[in-house]
Amino acid sequence: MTLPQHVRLVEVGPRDGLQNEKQPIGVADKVRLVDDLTAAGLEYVEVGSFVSPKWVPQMAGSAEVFAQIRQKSGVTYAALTPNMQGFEAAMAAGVKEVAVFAAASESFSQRNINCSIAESLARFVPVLGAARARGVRVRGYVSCVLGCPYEGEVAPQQVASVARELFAMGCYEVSLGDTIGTGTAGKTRTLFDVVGRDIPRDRLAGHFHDTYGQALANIYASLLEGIAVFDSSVAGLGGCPYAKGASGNVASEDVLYLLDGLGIHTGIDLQALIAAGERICAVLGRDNGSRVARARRLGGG
Ligand SMILES: CC(C)(COP(=O)([O-])OP(=O)([O-])OC[C@H]1O[C@@H](n2cnc3c(N)ncnc32)[C@H](O)[C@@H]1OP(=O)([O-])[O-])[C@@H](O)C(=O)NCCC(=O)NCCSC(=O)C[C@@](C)(O)CC(=O)[O-]
Repeated sequence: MTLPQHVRLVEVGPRDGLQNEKQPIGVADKVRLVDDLTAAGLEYVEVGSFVSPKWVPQMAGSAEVFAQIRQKSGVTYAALTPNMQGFEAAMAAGVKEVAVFAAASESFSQRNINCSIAESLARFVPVLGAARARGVRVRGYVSCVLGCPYEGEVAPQQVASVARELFAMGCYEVSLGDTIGTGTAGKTRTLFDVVGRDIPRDRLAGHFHDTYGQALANIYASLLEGIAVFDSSVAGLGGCPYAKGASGNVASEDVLYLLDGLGIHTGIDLQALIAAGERICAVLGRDNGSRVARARRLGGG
């Protein structure tokens, strides 16, 4: 199969990457991260979440972050909104694109958003309606597509059923999340084969955490299935508050390196992206999760 000629990266570092950090991170540092990512040439940055601050305290300042970032024309700056309360807060903050998030496993849905899968989908219907009325695009997420921290194996058909509902209610794209990073290349191909029977592949995205070191292999497997949108996190930041032990998303720098090696060019400046990752890692006092960034720091390549 021929690989896609163009790939879009959805940078989730400021949201998925930072949401799990225990230490307080100032608004100025979050703003600087988003601005650095814009400067590096990312076309899509997920900036924050309008969720309960009791559930995810780190995202509490998202409105202030939106107010202070330098938005570049042509770049999408998005936020997660789990319900109408979040959607309205996002609109008040001037957000132009939002994402709703469901799960393919009942246990994860309960732990993450305190309701069943069916209840979550019902909650999203008014969000999609309000978004449509305002001309706001909505992206959909499905978590636990290749395994659940509470239930183990998740059937691709279950993922397909949730993804189908999100697409049918108006999500323009559905991102399939390997929340705990247990997926393998073989399972990834099967997943997109099954979900791709209901939803056009150019409306699907892959979101791979790298807990088992399989994320790049899973992205390559997805490319072979015709998937051309991938979520990634600068410096491999992150983890999920409701999936203990899950590591961050695949590092954006490493995905860029993979794509470049395949002759798929994104226009993103790798050096600037590495610098953005190094800076936020220094702020957080943590190791850089990007293998490419670490190699370049040591003078490799
Ligand atoms: C969904 C809720 C709110 C339900 O939480 P709930 O407690 O069931 O909500 P509720 O409607 O009963 O309201 C209870 C309180 O929450 C408040 N509330 C209610 N809604 C909001 C809101 N939007 N913004 C701010 N506050 C809100 C509401 O005002 C009230 O406040 P109180 O009267 O107690 O002071 C909660 O469970 C929640 O916020 N969960 C956060 C989940 C989250 O952010 N998880 C991480 C993101 S998902 C992810 O990382 C996976 C992904 C996308 O990356 C893909 C992958 O890797 O799998």
